Amino acid sequence: MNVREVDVVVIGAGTVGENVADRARQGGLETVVVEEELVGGECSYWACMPSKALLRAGSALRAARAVGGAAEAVTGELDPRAVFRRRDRITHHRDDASQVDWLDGAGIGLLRGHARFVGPKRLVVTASDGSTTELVARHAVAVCTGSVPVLPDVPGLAELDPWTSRDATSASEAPPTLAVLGGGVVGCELATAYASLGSRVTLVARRGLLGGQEPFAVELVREGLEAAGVRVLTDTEVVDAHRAEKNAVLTLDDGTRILAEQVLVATGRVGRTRDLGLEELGLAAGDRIEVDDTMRVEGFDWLYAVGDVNGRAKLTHQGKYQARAAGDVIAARAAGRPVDDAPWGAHVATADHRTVPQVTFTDPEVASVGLTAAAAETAGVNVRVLDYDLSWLAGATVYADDYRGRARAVVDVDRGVLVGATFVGADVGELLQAATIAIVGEVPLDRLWHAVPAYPTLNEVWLRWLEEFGRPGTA
Ligand SMILES: Cc1cc2nc3c(=O)[nH]c(=O)nc-3n(C[C@H](O)[C@H](O)[C@H](O)COP(=O)(O)OP(=O)(O)OC[C@H]3O[C@@H](n4cnc5c(N)ncnc54)[C@H](O)[C@@H]3O)c2cc1C
Ligand SMILES: NC(=O)c1ccc[n+]([C@@H]2O[C@H](COP(=O)([O-])OP(=O)(O)OC[C@H]3O[C@@H](n4cnc5c(N)ncnc54)[C@H](O)[C@@H]3O)[C@@H](O)[C@H]2O)c1
Repeated sequence: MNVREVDVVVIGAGTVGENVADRARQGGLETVVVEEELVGGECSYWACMPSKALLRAGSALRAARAVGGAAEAVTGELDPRAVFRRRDRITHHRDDASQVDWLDGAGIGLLRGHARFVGPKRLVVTASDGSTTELVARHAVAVCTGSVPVLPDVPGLAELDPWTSRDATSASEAPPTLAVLGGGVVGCELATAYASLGSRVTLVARRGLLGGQEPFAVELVREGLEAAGVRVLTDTEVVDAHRAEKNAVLTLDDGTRILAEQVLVATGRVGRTRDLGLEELGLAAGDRIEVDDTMRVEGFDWLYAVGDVNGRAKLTHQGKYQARAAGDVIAARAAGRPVDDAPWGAHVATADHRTVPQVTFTDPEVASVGLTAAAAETAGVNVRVLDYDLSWLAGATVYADDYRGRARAVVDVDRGVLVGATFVGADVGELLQAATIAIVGEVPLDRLWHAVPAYPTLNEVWLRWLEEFGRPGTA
C-alpha cells in the first residue's frame, strides 16, 4: 500500500473541510483533504444551494405580485421546469471541477476515496477502484464528515423508499402529492418549495414547527404554509406506512390516513460518525463527536471534529466559522505559537453557544439570532421583550402593498444589551447581520440610538424598538 505522510489530514471536503484545510495551509502546513463524493459537500449540491434555488422563483413571483404595477406585469405562472434548470446551473450540474481547481490553487492536496482510522493519526483511504493509500498525519486530523438524515423507526416507512432532502433537492419534477414528515427547517422549507412548484403538500410534524424559534414566528410560518395550500398537521406522528398502488398510505396516531405519491422524510440529521474507524481511537460512533471550543476532541491533542459532525450548530456559516478557528489553531499548535482560546479569542468558536444566526427561507422568512425570550429567561437573564409589527414601517408600505411581518428584540435589562432578535417577513434575512453585530459586540442600547437606520427601510424597526425601550437620561 502507498503510504503518505503530511502535516494535516482533513476528512471530508464539504464547505467546512475546505475551510479547515485552507486555514491550515495558509498557516504553513502541508494539508490533504480526503473526499468520497463531491468536493463542496452537501451544501453545494444537495442542501443550501439547491433548496434555496428551488425556493427563490416562488419568492420572486410573490414579491412581484405584492407590488401594484409590477403585479399587472405578471401574466403567467411559475415554470417548474425552468426552476429545476436554474437549480442545475446553480449546483454546477453536480460537477465539482471548479471546487477542485480552487483546492489546487490554494495548494491543498486532494485524495478521492473513503477514509477510515486504523490507529492514532493513521488512516486508510479506499478509492472507488478499491486501491488504498495510508495517510499519516504529523500534526492533526480534522474530521469534517458532515451529517446524515435520520429515518424514524415507523413500520413500513423504509420499504416505501422515501425521499430524503437529497432526493427532494435533486428531483427534476414535482410530485402531484407530497407528504413531508418533520416540521423543522428542512421540512418547512421544502414544503414551501414544492407547494410553489405545484405539489399538493401535507406536512406532518411530531411537535410544532421550527423548534427553538419564537412562537410568533412559528405562527406566521404556519399561516404562510396554509395560505400556500399546505395541509399542516402538528403534534401528531406517523405510526404505519405502506404502499397501495401509486400512493404511499401513512397512518397517523389518531387514525388519520394520508395518501401521497411521494414521501419526504425530514426528521432531523445526526453526525456522520459511522464507518470512520473511531473505535480504533477508543471513541464510539454516535450522533456526534464532542469537542471543546477550539474544535479539539477531548482526550486528544491531535484530533479535531468540525462542522455538522460535532452537532454544535448544523449550519454552513457556523461550520465555516468553526473551521477558521480550527484551521488556525492547528497551525498555531503545530508551530508552538500561543493559542488564543479565551472566549471570543481567535482560536475559539464562542458564538456557537448563544449567538447563532439563521435564516429560514419559508414564506414569510424567519431570521433569528441569539436567544429567544423563553431561552433567555431559562438562562436567568432579566428579560424585556420588544415587539413590533413591521407593516407599520414606511419602508414596508413601499416594499409591498400588504407587507406582513413582525420583529422581536430580547433585551438583557441588567446589562442594557440585546441578547436575541427575530424578524419575520419578506426578505428579512437581509436585516439579520445588524442584530448579530449588536449582540456579539454587546453594543449598549443607549449607543444604538446613534446607529441611525436609513429611511424608508425595514431597518427602522431598530428605532421603534429603542423608542419602546425608552432612552436613558430622558423623561
Ligand atoms: C436541505 C438542507 C438545506 C440546508 N440549507 C441550509 C442553509 O440554507 N443555510 C445553512 O447555513 N445551512 C443549511 N443546511 C445545513 C448545511 O447543509 C450543513 O450545515 C453543511 O453542509 C455542513 O457542512 P459540513 O462540511 O460539515 O458537511 P458536508 O457538507 O456534509 O461535508 C462532509 C463531506 O465529507 C465527506 N465524507 C464523509 N465521510 C467521509 C469519509 N469517511 N471519507 C471521505 N469523505 C467523507 C462527504 O462526502 C461530504 O462531502 C441545509 C441542510 C439541508 C439538509
Ligand atoms: N435555512 C437553513 O439555515 C437550513 C435549512 C435546512 C436545514 N438546515 C439545518 O439542517 C439541520 C437539519 O434540519 P432538519 O429540519 O432535518 O432537522 P431538525 O432537527 O431541525 O427538525 C426535525 C423535525 O422533525 C421532527 N420529527 C422527528 N421525528 C419525527 C417523526 N417521527 N415524525 C414527525 N416529525 C418528527 C422533530 O420534532 C423536528 O421538528 C438543522 O440543524 C438545520 O439548522 C438549515
